[in-house]
Amino acid sequence: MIHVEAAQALIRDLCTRLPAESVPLGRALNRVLARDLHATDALPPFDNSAMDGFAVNCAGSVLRENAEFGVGGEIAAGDSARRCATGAIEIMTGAPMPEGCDAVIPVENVEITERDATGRALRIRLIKPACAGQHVRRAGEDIALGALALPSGSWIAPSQLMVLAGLGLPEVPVVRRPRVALLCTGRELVDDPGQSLAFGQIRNTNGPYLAARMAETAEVVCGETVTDDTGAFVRALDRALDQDVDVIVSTGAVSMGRYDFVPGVLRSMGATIYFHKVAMRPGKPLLFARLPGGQLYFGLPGNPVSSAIGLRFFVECAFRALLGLPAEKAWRLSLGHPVTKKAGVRLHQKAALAIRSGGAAVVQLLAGQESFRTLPMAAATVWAVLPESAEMLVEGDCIDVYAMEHTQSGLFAFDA
Ligand SMILES: Nc1nc2c(c(=O)[nH]1)N[C@H]1C(S)=C(S)[C@@H](COP(=O)(O)OP(=O)(O)OC[C@H]3O[C@@H](n4cnc5c(N)ncnc54)[C@H](O)[C@@H]3O)O[C@H]1N2
Ligand code: MOO
Repeated sequence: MIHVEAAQALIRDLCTRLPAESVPLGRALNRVLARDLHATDALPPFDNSAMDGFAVNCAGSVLRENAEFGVGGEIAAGDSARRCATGAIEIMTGAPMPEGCDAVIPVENVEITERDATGRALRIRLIKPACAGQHVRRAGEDIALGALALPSGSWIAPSQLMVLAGLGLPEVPVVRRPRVALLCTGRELVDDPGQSLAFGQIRNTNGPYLAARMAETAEVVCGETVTDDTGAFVRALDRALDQDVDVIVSTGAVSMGRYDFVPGVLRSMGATIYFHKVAMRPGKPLLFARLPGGQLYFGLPGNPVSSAIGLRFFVECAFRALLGLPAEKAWRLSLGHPVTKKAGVRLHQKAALAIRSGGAAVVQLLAGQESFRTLPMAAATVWAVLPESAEMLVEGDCIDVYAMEHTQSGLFAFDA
């Protein structure tokens, strides 16, 4: 039986990065940048004020308290550059620094000693000293012209979108998303939430979960629920292949039962089955294959938590490699309580992180670890890995932990 790390390495080896394509900025969310992006403009594009107040000239030095200036007009964000003739000019946050000024004095740090009939300041006195450069945002101080703004391989979350928007890119070069088909097998499955269940039927919980999770990273181009019938399954597979998919994910029918037809069908299609069973629980009966056309096939076990683990640790491993994202590294975090388990079996457990009052993050395994139990999934924030060799773990022992979403794996930086 293959071990988890060996299975993941094998999957990565079979994946090459998908080609790049261009998308408008508005569609770049949750995509992976396909090349380094350098700033073609400085950000900010011009020196500007960080405060509402008065722009003055400190001549590179310091202005004393009580210094007085005449105020020659005003400049607001969106105005073009101006010259300051009188010594001070009223300025708003974001307005370009007037020529001849090198500092901004916030309005609350001046006394307005003279106003015109409309109340505009004509003369001011400083009630605090000021120094050159204060409250001025220099051109390029955020991103210098030509600087690397985002490296190739960046996952584009809303924060990266903020940077991309600032760079003024109409089109963003991204890696094409993997095209995926999702097939849920089982004649007991009911998709329609309005349909009442006949005896023996259950609701399809894997389909919505897997589709929702995959949609963040991949293009789920078709999803079908198929009865336990080889012919129906083969026809569904053919329909998926017609959609030009890169990856096929199925749930159920991969174990030892009489209706577990997935391995047989794949063999009859000429697929190469790389492994069928991984040394872990839940999720052991997972199958990984490649079809003659090059499409990757993941046969996830039917139990809901087993299918979630199969997605998280194997399908997403392939997605990351197809997108050119690096292999994930586990977080090492302390257990918040002792655990006993059977030696010789690696467990992937539903868990939650807690921050102790002293500030330390700890991992707490949730009650209800059986793979049919879906309710603890709603409370789980991470997957905790209990190593194969361990029998007794004590509070404070470090274990491998993975975020529920692979896109969160960069949350912590690792010490060198
Ligand atoms: N003799 C053995 N039996 C089983 C073994 C074994 O090693 N020897 N392994 C068990 C484990 S572990 C798992 S996991 C399951 C995997 O079985 P299959 O992948 O063949 O899946 P099914 O038999 O089709 O279904 C298992 C279970 O999950 C329910 N299911 C299936 N699809 C869905 C869905 N879309 N939504 C909700 N629930 C689903 C299904 O009704 C079954 O209860 O095999 C064990 N048996
Ligand atoms: O491992 Mo099954 O995948 O335990 O439920």
